[in-house]
Amino acid sequence: MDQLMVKNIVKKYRRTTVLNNISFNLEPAKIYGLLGRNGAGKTTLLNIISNRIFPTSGEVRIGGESINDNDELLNKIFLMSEANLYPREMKIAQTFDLADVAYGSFDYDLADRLLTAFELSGNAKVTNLSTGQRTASKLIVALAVNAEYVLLDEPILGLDANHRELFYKELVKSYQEKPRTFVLSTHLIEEIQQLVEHVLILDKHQIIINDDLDDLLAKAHAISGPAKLVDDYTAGLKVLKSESMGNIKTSYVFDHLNDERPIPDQVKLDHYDLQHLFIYLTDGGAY
Ligand SMILES: Nc1ncnc2c1ncn2[C@@H]1O[C@H](COP(=O)(O)OP(=O)(O)OP(=O)(O)O)[C@@H](O)[C@H]1O
Repeated sequence: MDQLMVKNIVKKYRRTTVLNNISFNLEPAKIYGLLGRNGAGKTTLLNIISNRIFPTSGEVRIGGESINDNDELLNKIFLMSEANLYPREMKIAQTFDLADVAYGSFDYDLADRLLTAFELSGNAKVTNLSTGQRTASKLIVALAVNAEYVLLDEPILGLDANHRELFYKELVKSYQEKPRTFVLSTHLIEEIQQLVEHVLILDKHQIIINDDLDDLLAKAHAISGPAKLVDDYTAGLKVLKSESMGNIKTSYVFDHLNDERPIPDQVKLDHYDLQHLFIYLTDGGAY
């Protein structure tokens, strides 16, 4: 499997720049989280990677070759999105056949098992499904399709908690059985923290974070205690946000701690999670 390279992508709508010179790579067999606030450009980016829309400039490559007009390469990329691309009368089972025709080797056994697990019938028409059921039917295609890069735009839209758990479990199982690259773009950050290995954050038209989750979390420290001691301890470190209650201050650091600096007894050290890191990084441009 080859690496997918997003190179210098710019997307403008008239005079508005939505993506401003975006570059990153997607490695084979990795699960990515693509995060960004409403309107950050996630859907636009995923549409460009899957060739549904064209960038103003820049290109997407696999193994060094542009995907533009290259059916062989485009067949390695599947996008599950909110957009309903199927004709009105289409049944769920027929969407499986479409994926089989387009990508080959559709995993019908897995799809059948997932239909039962999500309590759906292959004979149901896609247009008659509820929001959550429609998402589930699309997820089944996304997990059973034969593609090396599976892009999931809002994959849990409308799914109830039970079906979200089911999806997470099945995603991991499917990934373990057949490692390939998944990109999950979602606002449910707490829930996908357990799944993703690598995080991309889009903010202000650019990628501001492109790191392994473990490396990010290793830098996310909440330091609290008497204000003066906290300030002394965090001096020189990157502090994304601080909160004070009376004389007690908490500073949210995004940095490696200086091991040589002793931690005063009254100062408490904690970690904070990906959702909070995302909020602090994208709230007012502290980064
Ligand atoms: N066809 C279009 N014409 C003009 N502007 C557009 C078009 N499509 C998207 N935009 C704008 O581009 C920006 C990014 O939209 P996009 O849908 O990619 O964001 P997103 O990160 O997926 O947002 P959300 O999390 O709310 O779904 C928005 O400001 C949107 O209004």
